[in-house]
Amino acid sequence: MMNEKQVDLKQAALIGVNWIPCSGSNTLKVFNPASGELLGTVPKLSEEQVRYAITTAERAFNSWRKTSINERCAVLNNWYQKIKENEERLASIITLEQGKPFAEALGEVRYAASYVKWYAQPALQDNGSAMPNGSEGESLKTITEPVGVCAAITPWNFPAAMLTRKVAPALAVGCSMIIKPAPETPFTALALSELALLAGVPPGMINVVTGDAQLIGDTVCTSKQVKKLSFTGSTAVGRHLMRACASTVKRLSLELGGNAPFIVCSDADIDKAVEGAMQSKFRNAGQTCVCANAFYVHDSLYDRFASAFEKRIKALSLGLGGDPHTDIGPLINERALEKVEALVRDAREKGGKIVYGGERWAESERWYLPTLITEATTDMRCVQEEVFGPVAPLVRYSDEDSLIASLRAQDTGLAAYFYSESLKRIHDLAAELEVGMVGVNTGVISDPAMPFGGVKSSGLGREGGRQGITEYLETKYIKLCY
Ligand SMILES: NC(=O)c1ccc[n+]([C@@H]2O[C@H](COP(=O)([O-])OP(=O)(O)OC[C@H]3O[C@@H](n4cnc5c(N)ncnc54)[C@H](O)[C@@H]3O)[C@@H](O)[C@H]2O)c1
Ligand SMILES: O=C[C@H](O)CS(=O)(=O)O
Repeated sequence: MMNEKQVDLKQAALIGVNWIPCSGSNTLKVFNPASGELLGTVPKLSEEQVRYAITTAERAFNSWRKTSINERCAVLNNWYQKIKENEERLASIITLEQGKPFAEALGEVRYAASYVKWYAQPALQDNGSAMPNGSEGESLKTITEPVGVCAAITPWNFPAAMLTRKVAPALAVGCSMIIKPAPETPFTALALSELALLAGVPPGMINVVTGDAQLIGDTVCTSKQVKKLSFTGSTAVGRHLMRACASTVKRLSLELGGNAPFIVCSDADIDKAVEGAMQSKFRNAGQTCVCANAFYVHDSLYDRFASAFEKRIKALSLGLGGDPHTDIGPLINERALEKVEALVRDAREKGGKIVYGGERWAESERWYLPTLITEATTDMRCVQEEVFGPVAPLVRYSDEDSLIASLRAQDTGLAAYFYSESLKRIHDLAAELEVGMVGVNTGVISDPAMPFGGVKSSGLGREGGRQGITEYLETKYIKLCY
């Protein structure tokens, strides 16, 4: 892993080919979540500068949209190569500004690159259709056209993957992008965008605007020049942005909060279930939208599962991202730590047994110990709310039908996981769970070739797969009479 001097953090915003430096104190400070040290600053752009970025993106779109699919895919392939060539540097930036272990950061960079590679396939594009048997003298057909100037607002937990998952399909079909990265992790977005320019992405096709989230959000949401917004983040902010986009009736992709149940059925393979539970719960210290949130374990297996799970949790190693033995990094900030503490305190007050963890790490208050709570109940906040931290509440259940009914009543619907060796149960549960994505006998589901997204309050639209590209296309029907 490289240190901040070796990675040369780009401390500027990007509009067109111009890097906008910080000026005076009008800056956002970026901190290393593991040490609290200042990593660098990025500028707080004015509304005028954000509007200039929109106009720059519109100008670039008007020429890029005329390129051929093959030309656009060739540039995306170049970008993919540049990302691969710089993967260690990019992963170092992620670990420095987000805190995840370097091995996980490297995995994220490769996952991010896989979206660029996936959308660099010309055959993936949907180019419309023709009605083969129109009436005499008539031809009916559809064509697809790029939506136009798009905006992307991304979260801190996957600063690389959440960017390429939006930008790659947009560029592939001809759309230009204005990206607002999370204030906690702007340097990853800036580094990826610099590589895009080097790969031949025309200036103005990718712009990175940094600064006040509300100002940038309101500016892009109310701009008629911006035709689509893609947002990944909390449901609360997603709802706000949805309202803000109403006046211009924008296309929307919303990847919002989750609360993924992890169900261990009575016929589950316990060893597989514990392995999947570890993979799903503790990835990025529990700070992913598809982390298993609460565990629902059938009464007959509860004690065996809890004991095996506890053993694995106790073996997790906390430390700095640069240490190859580190499994769990720091949480992103004090607000996140205080939220996790409040949820664990609530569980304790409601009778939960804190079998392991339940407090900050003695070595550093920026880490939260991986925590196992048994005898958890559905009235606890850590079961009802998205924890976004390394806390695993175990709920005991005996009746599957009432469990599924209670889960279907939840507002969220992003991901769900269950372990069973019965084909009938697998078929039935996968159909009954009201979510966008289901993991069966696995705790890891994300794949660039498949549509990622949720239902209900977990969002709108899909990213990745074939569907991810239609989010950036409009369909035009043409009836020709001759
Ligand atoms: N469904 C998914 O794919 C997915 C992925 C990552 C995170 N999330 C969810 O996001 C949450 C954690 O991430 P977070 O704390 O970064 O979320 P957040 O919603 O606070 O921030 C996400 C992004 O929105 C920006 N933002 C915040 N307020 C804004 C406003 N008023 N106008 C414009 N932009 C604004 C932030 O600066 C950031 O860039 C969790 O709920 C998690 O589940 C969902
Ligand atoms: O946190 C949200 C991300 O979308 C999770 S994943 O990296 O796509 O699995």
